[in-house]
Amino acid sequence: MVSPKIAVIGAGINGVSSALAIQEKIPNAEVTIISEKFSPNTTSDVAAGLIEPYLCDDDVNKIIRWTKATIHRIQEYMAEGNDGAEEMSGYWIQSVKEVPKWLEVMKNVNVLSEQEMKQIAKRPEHKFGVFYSTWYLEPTPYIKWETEKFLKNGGRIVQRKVENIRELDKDFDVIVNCSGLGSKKLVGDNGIYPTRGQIIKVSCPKVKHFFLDDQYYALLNDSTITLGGTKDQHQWDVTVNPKLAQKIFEGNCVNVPSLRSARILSHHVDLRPSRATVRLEIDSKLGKLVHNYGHGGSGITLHWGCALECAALVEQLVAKRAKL
Ligand SMILES: Cc1cc2nc3c(=O)[nH]c(=O)nc-3n(C[C@H](O)[C@H](O)[C@H](O)COP(=O)(O)OP(=O)(O)OC[C@H]3O[C@@H](n4cnc5c(N)ncnc54)[C@H](O)[C@@H]3O)c2cc1C
Ligand SMILES: NC(=O)CC(=O)C(=O)O
Repeated sequence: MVSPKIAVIGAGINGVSSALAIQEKIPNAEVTIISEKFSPNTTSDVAAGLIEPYLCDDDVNKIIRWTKATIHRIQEYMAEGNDGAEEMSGYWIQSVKEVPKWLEVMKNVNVLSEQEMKQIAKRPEHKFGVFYSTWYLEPTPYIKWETEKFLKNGGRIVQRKVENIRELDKDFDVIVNCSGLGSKKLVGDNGIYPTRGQIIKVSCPKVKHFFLDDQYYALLNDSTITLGGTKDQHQWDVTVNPKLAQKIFEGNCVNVPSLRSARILSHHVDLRPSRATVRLEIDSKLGKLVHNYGHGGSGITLHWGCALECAALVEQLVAKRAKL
């Protein structure tokens, strides 16, 4: 049987994961990743790697399904002894009492009592909190691990910007669009927009718990802590704003006083590919095109669940073409 030729546009976590999932689903497929940028120069590489839905308003049952698949994937990755992934515990503190449904995928979930809140709260607006365990997945080493598997499976990589999807028509049977924010131009999706995020990577080994509130976050990685919390919609500026950096640092020091002694390592800005929902579907107009983009602040969290479903959609198209 002739091997189906699949093009995956994009080499962020969703592009590489979708390409690998397609290889695993359709072993005789010839898969090519075509991308303008590669890790460590994608939005995915800037992510803190927290496994938790954030700035993603999609259907919560889909989010839970995708997140569960990612957590299972992380446990497989950790079982191999890879760096850059681990369980972490900490505090999710909010100004309003609301227990999100996605907490059901987390471990050791403990809604804080009034007494516990009195000890943990650092601001008057800290009214409600939950302690739980989740995971982190550092994107850059993970994407490297996935890329090595992809190439070992016979996958091909091409570095170039795709100006028009139709360019790929003659050489490929199915095209997968994992271009993130690039989809705005590539497929004319005006529903996708940037949510600018600025972060600081610091070293502060004595901080052992994450801490997230409505505005700020301090998230653990193997040897660094990522301090964040800006989320500016429709802002395209990716230059580091020193005043914002100061606000992020000071704001996190109020929440986690031990961070006062942190050593600042680097500053980063990138643009979350935000959309009302993740676009994971066969393009009804363009037939041979599958979309997997628009993951907002949750692309690491959702990636493997989305990649598996993307591969299933590609398999549907391949089967349909085989009948022609
Ligand atoms: C500061 C910050 C912190 C974050 N923290 C977290 C977190 O802790 N947890 C979490 O789950 N998520 C987090 N996110 C969100 C996460 O980073 C994104 O949702 C995720 O990276 C999106 O991945 P992607 O592969 O879809 O897109 P991208 O990583 O943006 O990759 C898109 C790829 O498509 C390529 N491309 C685009 N257009 C074209 C074209 N025309 N031709 C060829 N190639 C093209 C690009 O070169 C790139 O390789 C964070 C985001 C930011 C900004
Ligand atoms: N989940 C977070 O708090 C961080 C994040 O996902 C982002 O900044 O985006």
